[in-house]
Amino acid sequence: MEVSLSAIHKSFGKHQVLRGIDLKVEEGEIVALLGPSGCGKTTLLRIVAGLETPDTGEVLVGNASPSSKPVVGFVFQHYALFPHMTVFENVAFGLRVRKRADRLPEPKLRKRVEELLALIRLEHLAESRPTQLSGGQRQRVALARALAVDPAVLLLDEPFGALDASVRKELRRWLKKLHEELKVTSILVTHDQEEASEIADRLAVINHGVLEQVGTPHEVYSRPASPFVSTFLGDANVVQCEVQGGSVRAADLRLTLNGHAGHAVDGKKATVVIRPHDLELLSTAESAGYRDVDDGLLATVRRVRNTGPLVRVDLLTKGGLLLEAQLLENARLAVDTEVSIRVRSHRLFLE
Ligand SMILES: Nc1ncnc2c1ncn2[C@@H]1O[C@H](COP(=O)(O)OP(=O)(O)OP(=O)(O)O)[C@@H](O)[C@H]1O
Repeated sequence: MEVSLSAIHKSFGKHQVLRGIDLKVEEGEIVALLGPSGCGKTTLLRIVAGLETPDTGEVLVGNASPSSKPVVGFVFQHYALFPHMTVFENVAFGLRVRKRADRLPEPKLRKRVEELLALIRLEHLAESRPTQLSGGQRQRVALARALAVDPAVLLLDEPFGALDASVRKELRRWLKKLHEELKVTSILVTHDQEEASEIADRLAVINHGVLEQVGTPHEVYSRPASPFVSTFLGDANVVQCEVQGGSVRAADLRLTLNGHAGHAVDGKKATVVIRPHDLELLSTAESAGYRDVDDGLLATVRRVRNTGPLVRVDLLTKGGLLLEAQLLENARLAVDTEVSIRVRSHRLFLE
């Protein structure tokens, strides 16, 4: 079922937590709510679950509001499994507490639970207690329990947040595959952009209760709608500039304005965002031919860090700007070398 949120506002006391959220999650889609701690992700998820009511705005799950109790599966960060029950009984729980008229007969219920345990590849642990499982296994059981009742929507609140990095990586690939198989409409809350990009069809980036951008991970990364989105997804150099004579300038950085930005008046403030891999470094000899190019900048190498396949280079331009470049291989750059920087691509946000 699809989920449709329109103009959702929510405050706790004087604190405005959600400020006019519009979002549609299509049938079978998985959307990640992504944003820094405290931006309102969990509150929005709880509103979809019907655990919280918005002050204004409308929530629809299919054609119904959460108050009419469409079936929603919820997985929390901390495995809320019942410690005194076996894995099998934990997964069966939602099926056993159904109204008598809706309850499956015991053989069918057992078959359903066995199917779910096979789906999460934990058939062999059916009779174990949650305390005998690893954190990752417990979260898989929590997911099977949420799926047992055939939810219209699956809500996942930082489901892997309490696990260590390698288990998280493994589980997010597993969740992505599982979602491709089951196609349950899902909303995932996370503050980890790598996790969101790997699992979700689309990202909904929230900052201070406002939805800043919704799009595929590629769209959001390559065409960020705001400086906040640029810096939240991936590394970025952010430079505060001013428009002057058809260019934006900050210290010795000068970038020509194109398109309708070309009409911006002098003195207008702008933010320029440059991905570190969009900075090209040339030796000063190589750059001789580029000297009169608009975006050529002279800089000194301040620091070189090898981080796996990437080399991160801190640069200080002649005009005093600090920039980071990322190169795929070490171009034998030594500290204090003078280089010329070319800006291959940038995003401009006029105020
Ligand atoms: N029941 C509540 N009463 C008062 N304030 C609340 C309540 N629930 C949430 N808040 C506040 O609302 C803000 C948003 O909280 P929320 O849990 O939605 O953020 P979040 O983006 O999920 O953050 P995190 O990633 O840290 O979980 C926070 O400042 C939080 O303190």
